[in-house]
Amino acid sequence: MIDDLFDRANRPVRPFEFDADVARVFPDMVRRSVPGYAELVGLSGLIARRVAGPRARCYDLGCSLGAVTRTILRQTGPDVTVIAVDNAPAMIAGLRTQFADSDDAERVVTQCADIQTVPIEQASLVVLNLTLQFVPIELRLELLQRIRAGLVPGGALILAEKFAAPEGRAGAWLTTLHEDFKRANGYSELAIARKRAALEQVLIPESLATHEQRLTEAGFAGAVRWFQSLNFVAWLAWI
Ligand SMILES: C[S@@+](CC[C@H](N)C(=O)[O-])C[C@H]1O[C@@H](n2cnc3c(N)ncnc32)[C@H](O)[C@@H]1O
Ligand SMILES: O=C(O)C(=O)C[C@]1(C(=O)O)C=C[C@@H](O)C=C1
Repeated sequence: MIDDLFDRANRPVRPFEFDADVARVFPDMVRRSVPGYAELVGLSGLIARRVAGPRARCYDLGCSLGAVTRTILRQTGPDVTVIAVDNAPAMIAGLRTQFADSDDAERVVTQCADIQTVPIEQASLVVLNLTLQFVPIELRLELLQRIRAGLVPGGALILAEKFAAPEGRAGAWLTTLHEDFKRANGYSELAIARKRAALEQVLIPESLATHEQRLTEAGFAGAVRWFQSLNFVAWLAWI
């Protein structure tokens, strides 16, 4: 389904929500909005392959329709399970439909729940792919601390985020090029502007330095930035 949600000029812009309308168009929306999304997801699968040994438990927090869940399943052994969590009922319903009749149905545990309270236990891998940015800033450290505490020795976190454009020309370049990416993918000026307004108080990006300091503060022993495309970035953090 084509994402044309922000093309309707007659509708007032309301804060962005992961509702049924968004769930319906989400694969198209995320592909046309996040530069390098397919690469980001695919490489996450290769990281899973490295860190998820026999009987490993992986968490996909803010799983949406399960793109990361699917890549983890594809890259790991048959006894590896994924706990896929999202608090948007339409997203979890879509994910359940997709996996219901698949060979992997028994490897996926779905939870329609808030990632801020869901227990994280014995995890080899936790993935926050474009999700922490929607958690209130003051709650982000606590979530990362809980994730860190829930990892087994050798376990890892994948954190992928839209990051705040730096001051000055560097930031202006990233913002402009991200909008050009959307234009090149067929979004109108109106749709770009309306989505920017809808996301304003909802997706709160932070600087690279803030994210890296928080990973240290949360108790991760180290982190490496392994992906960047324009203003989107991913780290692998270990304990
Ligand atoms: C941009 S999408 C994530 C995309 C997805 N990880 C992927 O790779 O395709 C963000 C998701 O996080 C979910 N989310 C945001 N805050 C959440 C929370 N506090 N608890 C659970 N899910 C949350 C949203 O419902 C949405 O589905
Ligand atoms: O920054 C934007 O304009 C985006 O569209 C980014 C973003 C994201 O990073 O989650 C926002 C909402 C949609 O879920 C898809 C992509």
